[in-house]
Amino acid sequence: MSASNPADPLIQPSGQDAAGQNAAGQDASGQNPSLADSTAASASLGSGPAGDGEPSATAIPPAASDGRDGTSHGVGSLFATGASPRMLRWRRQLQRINQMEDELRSEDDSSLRKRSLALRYRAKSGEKLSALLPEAYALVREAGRRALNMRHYDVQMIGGICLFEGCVAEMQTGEGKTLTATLPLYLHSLVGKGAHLATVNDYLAKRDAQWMTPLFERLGLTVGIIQTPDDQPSRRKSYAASVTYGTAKEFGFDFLRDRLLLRAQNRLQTEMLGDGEDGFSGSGDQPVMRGMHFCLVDEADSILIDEARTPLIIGSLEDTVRDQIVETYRWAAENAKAYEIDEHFTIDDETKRYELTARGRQKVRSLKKSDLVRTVGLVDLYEFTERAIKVHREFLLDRQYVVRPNQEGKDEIVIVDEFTGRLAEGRKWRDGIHQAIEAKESLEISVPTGQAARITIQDLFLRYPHLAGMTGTAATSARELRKIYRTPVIRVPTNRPPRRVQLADSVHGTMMKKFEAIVEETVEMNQGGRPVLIGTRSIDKSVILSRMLDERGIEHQVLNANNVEAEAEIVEAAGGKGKVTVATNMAGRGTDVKLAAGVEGMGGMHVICTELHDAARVDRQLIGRCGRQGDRGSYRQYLALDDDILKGGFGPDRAERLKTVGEAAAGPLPSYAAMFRKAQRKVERKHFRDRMVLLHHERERKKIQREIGQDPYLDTPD
Ligand SMILES: Nc1ncnc2c1ncn2[C@@H]1O[C@H](COP(=O)(O)OP(=O)(O)OP(=O)(O)O)[C@@H](O)[C@H]1O
Repeated sequence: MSASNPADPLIQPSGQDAAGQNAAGQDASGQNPSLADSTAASASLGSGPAGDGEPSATAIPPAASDGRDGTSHGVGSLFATGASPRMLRWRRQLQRINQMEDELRSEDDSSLRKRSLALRYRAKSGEKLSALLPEAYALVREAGRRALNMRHYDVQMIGGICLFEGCVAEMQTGEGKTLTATLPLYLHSLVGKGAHLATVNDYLAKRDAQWMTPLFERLGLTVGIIQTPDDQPSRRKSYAASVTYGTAKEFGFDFLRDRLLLRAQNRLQTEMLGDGEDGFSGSGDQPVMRGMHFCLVDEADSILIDEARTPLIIGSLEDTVRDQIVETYRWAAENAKAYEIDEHFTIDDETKRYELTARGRQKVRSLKKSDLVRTVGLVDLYEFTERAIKVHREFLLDRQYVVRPNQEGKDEIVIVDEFTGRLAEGRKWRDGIHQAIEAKESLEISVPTGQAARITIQDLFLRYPHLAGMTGTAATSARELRKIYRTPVIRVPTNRPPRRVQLADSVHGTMMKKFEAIVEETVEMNQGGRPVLIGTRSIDKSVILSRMLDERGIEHQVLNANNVEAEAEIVEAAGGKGKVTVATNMAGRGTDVKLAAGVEGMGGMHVICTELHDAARVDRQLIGRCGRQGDRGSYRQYLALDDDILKGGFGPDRAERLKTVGEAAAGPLPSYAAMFRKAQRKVERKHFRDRMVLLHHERERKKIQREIGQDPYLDTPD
């Protein structure tokens, strides 16, 4: 039954990593793999489109301990011979960090803080951060030991160094990415421009921040946490902290809101320098961010790749803004008649542009305004007025337009086509002309609800001058990460040899047969007391499985990724004796499953993967819930000939044929196993192409907008 698969990097046999390297850092041919030579690693991961010849992830071979960890799997002999220049540099840095350890241990808390202050001073006066790295990292390690009772392992130090150098560190699930993150966050924060850690949800942001705060505080740093419901002042405070934890989405929205605010304020400033007047009222708001300096992205594959396609959009018009615009149109229309040509405005013969004269502007300022109109910037009021005058003079009822009731009986403007004289139903004038006419005719004003600002996750992170990422499963996306974000992926070895065992795939004809086999295996494991975690692709499937488990009298919990916080707690407890947990693949990601006493001896937790996900890395997230930190554990992939992945990979026709084969099949179908992974790779490649097309279009759009002087984030068409 048990067949460990050496092609899977998650189940590196002891003393050997996924690249097939042994503990001495030598590959099977007896040569020493250097960091730059990673083809073996990528091949073993089966990542990247086949045949592109590009290395995927760079693997650091595991090696002996640094002596303090009490493990035999540190990085001591990692760099033994023939290492690349980068590795040699890292070795020197690690040695210098380690050399400082005894000295720092002997110092009291206040001298640690003094050292930290001195580092900050040096960083601010322009000293290179790379020169400060050894002392900074040694300090963080010592602070971690004192404040959290966790001393960064050597592999975590290496992870921290590669993060500082702008890489994506691939650290297996459970290897302590949260603690590793403190290293580059601390170092980058020293220059005083902030250091951000982006996670996938509010819960993780808060949990990780609170967990690491005592460490940062020992070194005199402050920690800010951004949560979705936070108001502007508390966000500003969080960004003012030395280190800020939040979700990628919140960082994106804050960037957009700040940008909108800054644009509005630029206008206001111009006006103040000109002829500031009563009627002018700035909101006095300040941006919440202090700029974007360094961002460390947790679960980098998920945020930088899966979510990269999602644009973050701020709807332009909140209710008050809408009301304000509507009132300003009306105010301008009511007053349009009062302006005299030449005295208050001029018309450019060529461009037909209306422009207010100094007296015209004076008039705008002196006119009576409601409170709402008073809060509109002066430049905007001038524009509204110029447009209203133009409409008043040039757009005539029953000539350029008619007013007719629409289907709902409400009067609306219908344009008369100037060439044919016919009504051009559904067409609208642009640039506010249509609304100005509606105001003139006292109709309902159709203020567009369009987006005020948008940014994609991709754009957001590309704006950070220093970007790094951490993940348990980046290798399959290494090529994409490097291509888009210029972040090389470095695989960091585990602190202890992984002992997760992959059991042979189990292939069935239909979903129901598959589920029956899953329930059977769960019952078997459950009788032995081993905890079982079952991951499904969708909520409805977890419901079916849950019902089947009920029928067999198996007590279990079902999680559907509805309440992240509650679920994290349940997943954390999923390592209890005899526990059975059914979850969608995404539930509980990033949650540490602690094994109850005695479970390790039974073989640890068993994970059942009920179906392949569109992206292999999501499957690996689930698998990574077991066998953490060198614990024992096992997992098995279940497959059926009516699985969705076959349709996605091979198209509906072939999927249908396979389904028919499956329905006719009597028993398990092991010979079909490889086909499923092939289908998954096809789906992954399709998504990859889609993302590249999106990236291309976004780039083109931004280029064009910049050429015509627009802000690509704010002046985006709906
Ligand atoms: N240096 C250390 N010393 C002691 N314990 C550690 C150390 N590093 C990590 N741990 C422990 O390892 C466990 C896993 O840590 P963490 O949750 O940060 O892992 P992770 O890599 O983020 O996992 P995932 O990929 O699942 O999110 C935690 O319980 C943590 O306390």
